[in-house]
Amino acid sequence: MHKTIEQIVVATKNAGKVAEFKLALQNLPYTVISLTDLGNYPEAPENGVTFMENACAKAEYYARLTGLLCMADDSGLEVDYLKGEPGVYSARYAGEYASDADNNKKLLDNLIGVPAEKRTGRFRCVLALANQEQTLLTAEGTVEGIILAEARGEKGFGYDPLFQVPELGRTLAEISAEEKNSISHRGRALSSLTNQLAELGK
Ligand SMILES: O=c1nc[nH]c2c1ncn2[C@H]1C[C@H](O)[C@@H](COP(=O)(O)OP(=O)(O)OP(=O)(O)O)O1
Ligand SMILES: [Mg+2]
Repeated sequence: MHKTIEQIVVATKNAGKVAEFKLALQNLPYTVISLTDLGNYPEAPENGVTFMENACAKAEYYARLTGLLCMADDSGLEVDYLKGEPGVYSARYAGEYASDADNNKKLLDNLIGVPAEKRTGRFRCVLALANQEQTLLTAEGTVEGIILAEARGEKGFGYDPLFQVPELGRTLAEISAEEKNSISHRGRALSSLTNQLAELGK
């Protein structure tokens, strides 16, 4: 990768992720395009058993389809009491076409009666940047938290209303997108990736 990067496609079907990426990247010297800006591409297969496998597979899949440099995100929630579930299956926890509400309900049901101190977990995010040939860079980020017994807050997406950040005493759905980016798994992975890009540009 010798050429300076000018344009990055945020290769995700998730509008919540797109909003966070666009916000985090807005002051950086890259033009950011989302997949939906480019057309109606079919969803990438996600057959991997790790976030890393899925992130690389999604980035390469969309880079080949679009012919452009693509950044993909594979992420999810690992709950200690549930031995790391839902993990890479977070989006499909309550079934293949499950909504965020369905997944949140299943998570709450599986934690009924579990005391707060045992409701620990983390969000994990792996980002992959790929061109048509291969994955060029990857980055990871995590944020630790507690799974509440009731949803709180209207912002964000996915499991955010159930995920409390102990240092803040608030869920990820009760803070602004800027604040979420400054502490979240995705925000951390993204700053690692953009630092790597800046290093390459030197
Ligand atoms: O910040 C987050 N706040 C709340 N929930 C989150 C977050 N980050 C990931 N999650 C949950 C949502 C979904 O249930 C799964 C990601 O699944 P994942 O396959 O990576 O994304 P997706 O299918 O929604 O979109 P796409 O694959 O097109 O990027 O983890
Ligand atoms: Mg997905």
